[in-house]
Amino acid sequence: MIDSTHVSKDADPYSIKQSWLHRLIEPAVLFPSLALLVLAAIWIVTLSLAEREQQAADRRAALLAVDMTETYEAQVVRALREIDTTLKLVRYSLAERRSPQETLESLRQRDLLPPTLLFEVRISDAAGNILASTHDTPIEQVASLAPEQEGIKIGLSLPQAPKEESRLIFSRHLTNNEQDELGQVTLLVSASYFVSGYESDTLGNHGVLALLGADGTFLVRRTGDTIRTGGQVDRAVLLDDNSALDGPARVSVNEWDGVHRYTVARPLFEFPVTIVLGLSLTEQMAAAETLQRSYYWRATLISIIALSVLALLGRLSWKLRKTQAKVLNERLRHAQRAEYLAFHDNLTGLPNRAFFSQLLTKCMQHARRYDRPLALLFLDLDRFKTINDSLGHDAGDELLQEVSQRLCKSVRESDTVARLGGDEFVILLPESTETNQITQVVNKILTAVSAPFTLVGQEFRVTVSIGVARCPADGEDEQTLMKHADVAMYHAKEKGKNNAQFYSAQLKSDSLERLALESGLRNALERQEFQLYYQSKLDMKTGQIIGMEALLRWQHPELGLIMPKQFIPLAEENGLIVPIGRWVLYTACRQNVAWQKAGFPALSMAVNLSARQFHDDGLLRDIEGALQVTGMAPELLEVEITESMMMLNIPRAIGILNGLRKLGVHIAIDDFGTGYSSLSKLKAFPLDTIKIDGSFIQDLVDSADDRNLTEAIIDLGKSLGLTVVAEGVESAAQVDYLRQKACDQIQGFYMHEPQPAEAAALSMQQRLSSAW
Ligand SMILES: Nc1nc2c(ncn2[C@@H]2O[C@H](COP(=O)(O)O[C@H]3[C@@H](O)[C@H](n4cnc5c(=O)[nH]c(N)nc54)O[C@@H]3COP(=O)(O)O)[C@@H](O)[C@H]2O)c(=O)[nH]1
Repeated sequence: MIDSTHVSKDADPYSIKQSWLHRLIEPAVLFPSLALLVLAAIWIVTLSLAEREQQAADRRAALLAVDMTETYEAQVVRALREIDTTLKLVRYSLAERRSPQETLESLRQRDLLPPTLLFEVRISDAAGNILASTHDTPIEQVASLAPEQEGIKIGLSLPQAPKEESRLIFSRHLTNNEQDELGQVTLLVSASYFVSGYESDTLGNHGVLALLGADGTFLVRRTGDTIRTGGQVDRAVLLDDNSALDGPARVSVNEWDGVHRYTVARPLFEFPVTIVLGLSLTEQMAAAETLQRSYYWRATLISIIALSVLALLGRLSWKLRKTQAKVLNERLRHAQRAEYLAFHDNLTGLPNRAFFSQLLTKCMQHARRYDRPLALLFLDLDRFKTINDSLGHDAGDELLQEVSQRLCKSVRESDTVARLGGDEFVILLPESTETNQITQVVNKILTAVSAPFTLVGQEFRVTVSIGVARCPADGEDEQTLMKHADVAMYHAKEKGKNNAQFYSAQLKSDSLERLALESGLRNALERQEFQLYYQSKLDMKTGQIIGMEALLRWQHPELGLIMPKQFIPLAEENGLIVPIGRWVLYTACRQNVAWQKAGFPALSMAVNLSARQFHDDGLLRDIEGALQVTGMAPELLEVEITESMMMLNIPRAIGILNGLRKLGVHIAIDDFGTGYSSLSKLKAFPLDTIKIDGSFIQDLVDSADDRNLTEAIIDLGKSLGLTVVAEGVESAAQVDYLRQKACDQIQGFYMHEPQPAEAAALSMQQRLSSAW
């Protein structure tokens, strides 16, 4: 098998690529990868949008600061110019030699002074004493200007009283033509006037609008609603950091309050004042940050949705894969099951014929190539069909399962047990090829199988016949070896079953004969090749023939007369025994009636039943039919059955026997003493006769054991009220002994051998005229 996970160095690059692609579309890889990609895309876009937004906001704020500074600068310059113009006007008017008060009054009347509500104009002498004012100003000193100071001077007047506000002081020198100092003209205005243009909408609560004096003192500074005056900053540093003229404003930390602002500091060209404007970084960026946050929220939301969708898709795909895998697994299991069933026997789970055939072929090839012989055992259960018919198919199946287990336990793991079908098994022994090794295995199997079984609550025994063939000695191909093992098995059957036979060339010719018999048997009935021989049964007391036993013969057109032991087992195997047995019944009954009609006394007629016939459902019907058709008296008919037939399924056997009894037919136990049953068991059956097996009678004179057994059977049979018959009687000594033991009837070659009907009639004739 090729390991699909292994890729060799020389692997085809195309297949490597395919393999990777295949792995990539695995849900476990695909969906996490897609999730990562989607997340990465969402967050890259979000972060870049947020970044752009921040940069745009930054640029906007920086430009806005510059724009506003320019506006503010224009306002301040305009205001300062107006103030300076007023100062110059007052100074000019004084030059017309009017008194200071008249001058101011004259200017006010002509509306040439700024509104007194905001502005105060004063004229003072060189010593600083106020000479005139637009307001009712208390007499106070005005700080005199240094003589060297030229142009407008700007200063700060700090409040004298708590409720007073700071004011900015603008002043110019008053001089005569000789440039002597005469005094000064001063204009005072509330410091807040210069920051009244603070727009909260744009400057926010933390912006700054300020005028800075030439010495670095804040003339006025407004942040939100808070207006302050005074306070020193390093003007040079401020100008250096924030004197944006053309470019956008830069963010710096304002040293007076530590706030980060886009700050612009711009010194005025005409006046000793620097205007300062600042926009709070935090406030300017607030909108952008809000937008950024909304981006992040949206990205988070989209990420969650995307992840959920992917997770859902992943789950669906995983489920789909799982379902597909389940379907595939089921198909695989189904295919494996189908393959298993194709090569295994459904009932026992053992390898079947097809499997075994392949295995045997391979093993034989191997055996030939490496010169290692192997052995094949062919097994067939004895009397299985009878068991099946009498106990039912379920019990038969159970028996086969039990047998298969016993077989498996009897061999090594390296051996293979298979069921060919029915009650046929084969065993392959690849390692046991010596005769003694095979014999050991075979004995183990015979012992294991013959141990008692319990089926349908009843204990019984079954045996097996085994044929052994070896490769290469007995066959070099599968069919030959199997055929030869089969031949050997049949030989084992013929040898009395419950044994094993090794294949030999002699067996082959036997088996050919058997094959010929088997095929001939199928047509023997219709070709009327069967014939009944009759053997007499004599009454021990009178020496008269009291009955006949019908014994089947087959007059084969080529092979001549064939004895029942040669073909009855075959007929048992293939079921032909049922129609053959029916023919025997009808023929025997007809003969019995014919003899009576010919003037012979009414003799009993014994007919042998085979196991299969006994358990056949049509038995009673056949017997009844034979009696009716032939007109034979039922009490003259005696059926001979063996112990084993009864012991197989005792309740069923009793049922059949009772049926026979009802018909009025007599029942004899044949070959008694060879089975496993005890005499006491016979009580349960409705019997009439016991026939002591000929093997005990044969050695009666020499064997004390046989004598004891025969005596016991006679005594017990009598005690049960049964007629006791000794069969196989071949000598006068045996007759004498049996007479002594009061055996009821005898049968054997000593009196008569089985003969065709005419010869038997002759024997009867002779016997009738003589007795003991
Ligand atoms: N189901 C059927 N079985 C049948 C039928 N006909 C016969 N058989 C059974 O076949 C077995 C062999 O029978 P057969 O070869 O006919 O042998 C019988 C006798 O010839 C033989 N016998 C009788 N007397 C002697 C003797 O003194 N010595 C000796 N060596 N053999 C003798 O015994 C056979 C009869 O035995 P049994 O039936 O037990 O009375 C045999 O088992 C038959 O049952 C048939 O139609 N159907």
